[in-house]
Amino acid sequence: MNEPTPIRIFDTSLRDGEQSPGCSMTAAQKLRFALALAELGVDVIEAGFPASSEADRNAVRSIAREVRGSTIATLARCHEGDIDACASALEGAAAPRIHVFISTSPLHREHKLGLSREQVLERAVMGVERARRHVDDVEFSAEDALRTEPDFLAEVCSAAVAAGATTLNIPDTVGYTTPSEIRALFEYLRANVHDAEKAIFSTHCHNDLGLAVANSLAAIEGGARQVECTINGIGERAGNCAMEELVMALRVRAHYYNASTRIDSRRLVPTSRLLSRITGMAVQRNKAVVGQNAFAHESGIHQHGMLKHRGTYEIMRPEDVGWSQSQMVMGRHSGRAALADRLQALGFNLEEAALNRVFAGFKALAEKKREVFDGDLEALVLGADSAAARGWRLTRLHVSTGAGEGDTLPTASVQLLDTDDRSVSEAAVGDGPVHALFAALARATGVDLDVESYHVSSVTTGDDAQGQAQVIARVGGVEWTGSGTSTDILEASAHAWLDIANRIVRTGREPARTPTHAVPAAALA
Ligand SMILES: CC(=O)SCCNC(=O)CCNC(=O)[C@H](O)C(C)(C)COP(=O)(O)OP(=O)(O)OC[C@H]1O[C@@H](n2cnc3c(N)ncnc32)[C@H](O)[C@@H]1OP(=O)(O)O
Ligand SMILES: CC(C)C(=O)C(=O)O
Repeated sequence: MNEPTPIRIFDTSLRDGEQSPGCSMTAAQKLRFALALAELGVDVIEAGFPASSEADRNAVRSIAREVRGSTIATLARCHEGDIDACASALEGAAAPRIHVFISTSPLHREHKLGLSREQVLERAVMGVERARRHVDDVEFSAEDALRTEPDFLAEVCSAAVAAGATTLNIPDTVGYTTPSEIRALFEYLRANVHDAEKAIFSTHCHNDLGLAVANSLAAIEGGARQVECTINGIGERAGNCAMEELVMALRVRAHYYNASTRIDSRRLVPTSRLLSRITGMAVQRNKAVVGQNAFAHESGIHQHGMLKHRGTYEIMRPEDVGWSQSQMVMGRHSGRAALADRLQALGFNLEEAALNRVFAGFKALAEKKREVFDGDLEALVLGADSAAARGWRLTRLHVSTGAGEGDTLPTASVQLLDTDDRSVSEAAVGDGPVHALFAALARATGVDLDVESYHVSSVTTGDDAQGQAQVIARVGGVEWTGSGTSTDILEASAHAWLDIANRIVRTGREPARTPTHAVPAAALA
């Protein structure tokens, strides 16, 4: 195979992505995300549209000054003021790019701009020339290119190259094209744009028909060497081409595309999460690569296959995109192989007859619960009523918190009963109320948990909604998930923490330190 063709990744999460309703970011958030994009290995970061607001100009300014390792681009209409605003905001950038655009399609020319073909062409040339007065790296975009007459598109692109454009972007602004059509258009433009070799061809696809990634890949086949995309596929309307999907398609199907990017794929999930946290826009569970279900398996036949060879149901390794591992979800569709494997990880090696008994109980429980957690499995094995299955129980909880000088330090005190009904009380301070609570529980039980993630969600509605807390901790290479439910989220959090601690103690994964304050409950009465 020849050397792979390098594909430039142009991320526009901070410009087109920010145009998604509800995705506006502050200047500080944009800078934080730009730094993450540079670390991810993005070639070009489109930082904003400086003419749109003072806030965006400030955001672009700080990104231009502080982010290194990626080209920083900004967008402008073919309008003197917009272009000059880009130049001023980009001052201090090590590698600045001005990106100018104008619509070329008949629909946009007539109804949006009220301009003839000749006038659009003149404006395009003016825009590129003015941008070139400021910087050497100028990108020209023909908005709504996929609904433009191909001969006129080639004419505008030729004029843009002659005026000094170094990148020619061919956007499918309304997500209208199909893979075979866009591939043919890129082939046509490469053959018909004058001095085409002086510029890099770029693709920018929207997802109105769910084809943005497929169309971007087809554009690469047609000769595009830059792909404009966003993390999580955010962007106008149905969004843009999702970077994580495109990058992994090129990686997984390397033999087919023979193309490579500079993206450090292990940073895809952390970057996706950072964007969700900043924008408050959650990623759908079944989203490819970065969705919670992307490497989760619930059905027995798949789990059985995965246990034999992960390649049976996974085309890429979760570790390669930033997940810690695949997830076997125990639910209504799971079979004996997955159950036996999970029980073994929890420290139970069951004979066939015992496994069959637990399996029957598991299936009955899974009919009632969407997901069967480790604690449920242990209760099935040990017998829900046995003291060993119950473990530590929370009897009292008090948490107080405050912030700043003069305020109370976040402090928690807890009282627990152990399996012999002896009472243990402990208190601790922490960085916040949950941290203090977990520290008090660790003292009381003698179990140190390395909490990897903590999440609270509402499971019912109304003022008295039940909150469900989920804690994920890793001990001895095994990931443990604990959950707890209560109308009080701190109590739910304590139950979730104890859910894991009890299981660790029961399975002897980590010897618990003997808590020092244990006294028989009767003595307190
Ligand atoms: C496909 C895309 O994603 S394009 C980028 C979309 N991004 C944005 O719109 C960024 C945010 N936009 C804004 O803040 C505002 O729209 C501004 C500041 C840019 C302009 O605001 P206003 O001056 O009030 O104009 P308004 O938004 O109402 O209309 C757009 C104007 O730009 C003109 N225009 C649109 N595209 C272009 C272009 N590429 N080149 C030159 N003029 C253009 C329109 O014809 C219209 O002109 P008119 O005011 O003379 O009728
Ligand atoms: C300005 C261009 C690149 C754009 O965002 C589009 O056409 O969708």
